Amino acid sequence: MMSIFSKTLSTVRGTAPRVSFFTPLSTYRQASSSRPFASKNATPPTLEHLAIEQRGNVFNLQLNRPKLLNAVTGDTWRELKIAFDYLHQTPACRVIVVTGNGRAFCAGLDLKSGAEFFMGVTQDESLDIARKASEIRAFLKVAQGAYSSIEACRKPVIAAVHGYALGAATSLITAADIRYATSDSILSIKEVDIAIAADVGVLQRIQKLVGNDSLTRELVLTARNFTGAEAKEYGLVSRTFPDKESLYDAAFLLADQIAAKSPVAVQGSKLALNYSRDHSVADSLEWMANWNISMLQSEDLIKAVMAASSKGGDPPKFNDF
Ligand SMILES: CC/C=C\C=C\CC(=O)SCCNC(=O)CCNC(=O)[C@H](O)C(C)(C)COP(=O)(O)OP(=O)(O)OC[C@H]1O[C@@H](n2cnc3c(N)ncnc32)[C@H](O)[C@@H]1OP(=O)(O)O
Repeated sequence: MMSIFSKTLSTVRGTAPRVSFFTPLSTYRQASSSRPFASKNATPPTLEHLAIEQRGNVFNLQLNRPKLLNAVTGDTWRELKIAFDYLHQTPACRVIVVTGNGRAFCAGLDLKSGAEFFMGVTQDESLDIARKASEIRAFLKVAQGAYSSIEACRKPVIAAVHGYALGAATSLITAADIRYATSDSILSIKEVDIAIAADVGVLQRIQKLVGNDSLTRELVLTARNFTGAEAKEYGLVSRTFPDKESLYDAAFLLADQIAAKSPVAVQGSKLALNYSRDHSVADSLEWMANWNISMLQSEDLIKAVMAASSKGGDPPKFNDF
């Protein structure tokens, strides 16, 4: 029987239909919509490990394997990329809140399916070392790509952590824009405990998020648990809450506040922060000028300036973007 991981890999590595880089002209002529690339025409994805719920302009993406504390498999990662790519191009979606269904945010890698995958590859006598390595690399790139799609998504992503956020879950939240947690939640950069140098994003992102290198190294090298309260002191989460209910109230209130702002300004700001984090000030200013030569011509600017200059009027309402 094929494991979940093998299924993911076979999809990634060749059983998926080949897509030509150049679509024949006849396809455009036969397209049912005259605007086949309009993002509002995107079809919602069918998901098994995740659930997406729309609340106005805020979308709740739930990790949804509660019986296994939302432990992640290759399929979860594949679905995360599909979900974030879809939300990225859905105009009605202005902010995403990521939560975990049940009593934990996420218990990290699904150890059973992870072990099945690695044993399956490493013990496959038909594969030489190069081919085993290639298969493991393909798997890692799927996992990394899932979290990179959170960062690449132009809609702000808020992670709301309760219960556990271990290993692969800590990597997930470091790709989010804003992190809230319950004070008693248990986090861990757990990979060293299962003899892995973490490879799906936490080591690459965490030092861009928090300035305490000594504590980062302590947490990575010992893999010890730390609470939401300690995560706040560390700087990994910005606010903590006594329980899941108050956490969710605050996360969705924050999401609503951001969703009411100009989506042109909000999404441009996220992309600019990401770009500036990884480039020089000079390059980032150049990027910003190029971005805003079009975005400053948006109707949002006129609406916002008019609202700001008319005292006591209604707050501006912006169209989806
Ligand atoms: C290439 C690799 C890429 C990424 C690698 C990432 C590495 C990591 O993510 S490291 C972290 C891995 N996770 C763990 O080590 C956590 C394992 N789980 C636990 O230690 C405990 O479950 C707990 C989180 C401390 C919670 O304990 P408890 O409250 O007692 O609940 P349980 O009864 O143990 O769990 C309920 C249910 O969920 C199943 N489960 C929990 N975690 C996982 C998991 N990580 N993988 C698979 N299944 C998990 C657990 O087996 C129970 O299922 P039952 O069917 O009821 O037995």
